[in-house]
Amino acid sequence: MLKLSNPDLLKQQCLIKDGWHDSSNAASIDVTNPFNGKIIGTIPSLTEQDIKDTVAYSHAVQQEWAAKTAQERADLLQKWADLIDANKEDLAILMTAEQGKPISESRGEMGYANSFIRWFAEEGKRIYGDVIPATKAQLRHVILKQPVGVCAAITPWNFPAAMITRKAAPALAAGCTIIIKPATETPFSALALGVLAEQAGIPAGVIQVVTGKSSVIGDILTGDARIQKLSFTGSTEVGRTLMAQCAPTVKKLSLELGGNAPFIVFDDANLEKAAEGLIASKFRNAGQTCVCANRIYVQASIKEQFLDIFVKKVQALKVGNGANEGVDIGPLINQDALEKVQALLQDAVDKGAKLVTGGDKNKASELSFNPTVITDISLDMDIASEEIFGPVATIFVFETEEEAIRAANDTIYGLASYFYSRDFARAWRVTEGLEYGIIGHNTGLISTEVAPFGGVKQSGFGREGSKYGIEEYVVTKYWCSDIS
Ligand SMILES: NC(=O)C1=CN([C@@H]2O[C@H](COP(=O)(O)OP(=O)(O)OC[C@H]3O[C@@H](n4cnc5c(N)ncnc54)[C@H](O)[C@@H]3O)[C@@H](O)[C@H]2O)C=CC1
Ligand SMILES: O=C(O)[C@H](O)CS(=O)(=O)O
Repeated sequence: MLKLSNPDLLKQQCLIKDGWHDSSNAASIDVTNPFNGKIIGTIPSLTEQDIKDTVAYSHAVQQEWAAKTAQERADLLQKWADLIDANKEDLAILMTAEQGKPISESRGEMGYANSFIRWFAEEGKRIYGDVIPATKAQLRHVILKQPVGVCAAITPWNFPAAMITRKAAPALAAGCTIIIKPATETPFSALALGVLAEQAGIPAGVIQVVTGKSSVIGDILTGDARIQKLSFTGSTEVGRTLMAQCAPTVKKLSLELGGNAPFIVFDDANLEKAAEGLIASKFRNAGQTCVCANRIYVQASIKEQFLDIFVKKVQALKVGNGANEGVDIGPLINQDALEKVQALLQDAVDKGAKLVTGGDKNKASELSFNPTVITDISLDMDIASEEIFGPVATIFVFETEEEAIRAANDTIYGLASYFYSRDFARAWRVTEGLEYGIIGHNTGLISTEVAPFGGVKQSGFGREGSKYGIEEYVVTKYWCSDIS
């Protein structure tokens, strides 16, 4: 059993309708710790009717929530954030238990997750409209921003808290209600956030957290006309499915999908900094993030020098139980994830790639994998074009700046990209040339609540965080009035 200071945070029911409930048919799903395979607890497998009831409840309370002032909503959001801060260590322990990431990363994610709540508590007070100069003496043109209404969010397992608050915070701040479906692998972080939202005084029905069969829940949340908005973070494959399912009811959509980030090291880079940045980007969450460096391009003239620095840092990383202080890399989320990484590596080696370090499981646990570096990558290898979602650094070599930009853009994805160079004319050329929503220049860590997070091409659309993020949860109304 998990040792929590506040055991009430491990909730094995769903936050639906007026409070906490099991599935109406008592069906449940086990949730396991990916490091040791032990069952942490169970969650309800809600029935179709249970889910339909949550939609009705969300719809019934939304207008009352929207009628509160922005300050009243902000005060409740700030109380929620205060409670999250007060329970941060328990929430980190819970996250590491269900997701596997190192406890240091879980603590970091709780701070990151909470930053969205505090940010949007304030942004909700700045949802301004316009008064447009009259086109005729008797006409007045006024622009109002109003909440979009009832929202749904479907989130992935790799950031079990931040992906929840990055959607719930702007939704609530704008006056919307939200139904959240967390990943079945990592539901407890979302449910614990629900416990604290309830304690903060956020009224029943404003936030609901549902668990169960993904496709069953998805069918209802995408098909019900009372839901005006869906925000999804996850794979491009599932994003396409949900987008199609939302078409009949023409929902407003935000899609934060898969990535295939290039990481370019030019010959004028600070190689020590570039290696540090690559470690941070590539091995965060055991490489299971959509913004991880996925293809590493090193300019030919500095390849050997850079690899010497980088490989030494990779070999110093500690693989183990994320619950232990000092561990850098926890387990992969499940057996499928492990087998995908192994298959990509085997295909690459079979086609001529050179394994420099790692490439095998770590004895720490069944799902632990050693940080890996492979070189001599060719475009016929699956690893050259697929999102790895594991602790594997694939090294490509390039000669010219034009070649690097062309190669970096040769993908259906367009979420995050990175390059290291101290030449600022080059920085302008590369930044303008890369087809991505996010550019990291001389840094491997780009995520913050103050900047817009999102992609282009088949990494999706919409922006989360920043002053832009609130726009995903409002509609713009034009009032034309003849005052004669
Ligand atoms: N662009 C971004 O910000 C992010 C993208 N991702 C991408 O997500 C993938 C890894 O996360 P996963 O959780 O494995 O992705 P996934 O796409 O399989 O699942 C994401 C969520 O969708 C749900 N889901 C799956 N099929 C569904 C269906 N038919 N109807 C309704 N819901 C469904 C899952 O239960 C989960 O809650 C990677 O491709 C990664 O790049 C993950 C996090 C952030
Ligand atoms: O799920 C992810 O990969 C996150 O969106 C990346 S980040 O925002 O935590 O950097």
